[in-house]
Amino acid sequence: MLVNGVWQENWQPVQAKDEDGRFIRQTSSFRNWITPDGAPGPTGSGGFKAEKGRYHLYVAYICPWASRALMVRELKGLQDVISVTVVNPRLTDQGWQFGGYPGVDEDALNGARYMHELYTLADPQISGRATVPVLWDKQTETIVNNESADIVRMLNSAFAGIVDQGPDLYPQDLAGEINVLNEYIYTDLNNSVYQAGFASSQEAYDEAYGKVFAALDELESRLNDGRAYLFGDRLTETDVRLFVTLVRFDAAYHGLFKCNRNTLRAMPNLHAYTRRILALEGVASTVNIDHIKAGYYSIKALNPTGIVPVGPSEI
Ligand SMILES: N[C@@H](CCC(=O)N[C@@H](CS)C(=O)NCC(=O)O)C(=O)O
Repeated sequence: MLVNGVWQENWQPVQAKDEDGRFIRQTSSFRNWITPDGAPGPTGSGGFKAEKGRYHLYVAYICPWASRALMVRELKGLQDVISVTVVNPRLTDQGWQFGGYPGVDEDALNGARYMHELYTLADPQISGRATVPVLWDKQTETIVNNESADIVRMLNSAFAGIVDQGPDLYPQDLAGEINVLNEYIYTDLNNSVYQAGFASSQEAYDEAYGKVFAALDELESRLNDGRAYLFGDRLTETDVRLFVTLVRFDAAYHGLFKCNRNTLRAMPNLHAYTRRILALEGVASTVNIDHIKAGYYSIKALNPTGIVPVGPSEI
């Protein structure tokens, strides 16, 4: 991680934890919003007007948070509006690296070797982790936002005047329910799989494992009535946020994170739901199982040998 703009060599991909060994996720530090006219969004400051070609997304295919943003870029038809760089899936002792693995990019935009260099470009005195996703402004050469929940929401509406957009992922009439379900899915599933994987006490692991499978059971029965998506016929941002965890479940969380009561495949509604979303135009291009396995299984603290499992090959 960075401390006052300097990368710490003894960086470990072990995350912060509380006194009972529970994993704690850090908060994102850049929270500005792209808006149609450049006015400030719900957080941060203004000056980031929606313009074609001005913004760039840095992602890792391994990362569910980055994949949310990448998926929304596809669903909203923003491929020609926002450019993308994919980092190497294997975390190094310098954090995320550009190049050096099939299907990844060099940083053609800024010529950085590591993601942390972009953070210090944006703020030479920054302290914190150099996470993906990063939404970069080519014009002012800074990070607009590094919080995927914000990025998902701004990409849903900011570019409406520039491209003919896909589905409204945050319709006003569902906003309240979306916020509530987002929170539940984040706490009990998106983040709980990490809490299980990075737990450093049996108690913390048991607690996280319990939350993961209670949430999966709950969501499996929500889909019992045959609905296509969480809120019925309409795909929303909540589906995006759930999908990115489900699509990684059998390949990474079941094995490496010890979430092994059952696979996703054994939950017929959720499995069919995952495949339904995967089949939507553009979505499959945002899912790379090889990167997901290579990335998660490169976390030395959890898998010291670095051996990557062969299966599963299918979602
Ligand atoms: N709040 C962030 C979390 C992003 C995040 O945790 N990304 C992970 C990869 S999945 C990362 O970059 N980790 C590197 C690190 O923590 O140093 C978001 O949702 O955008």
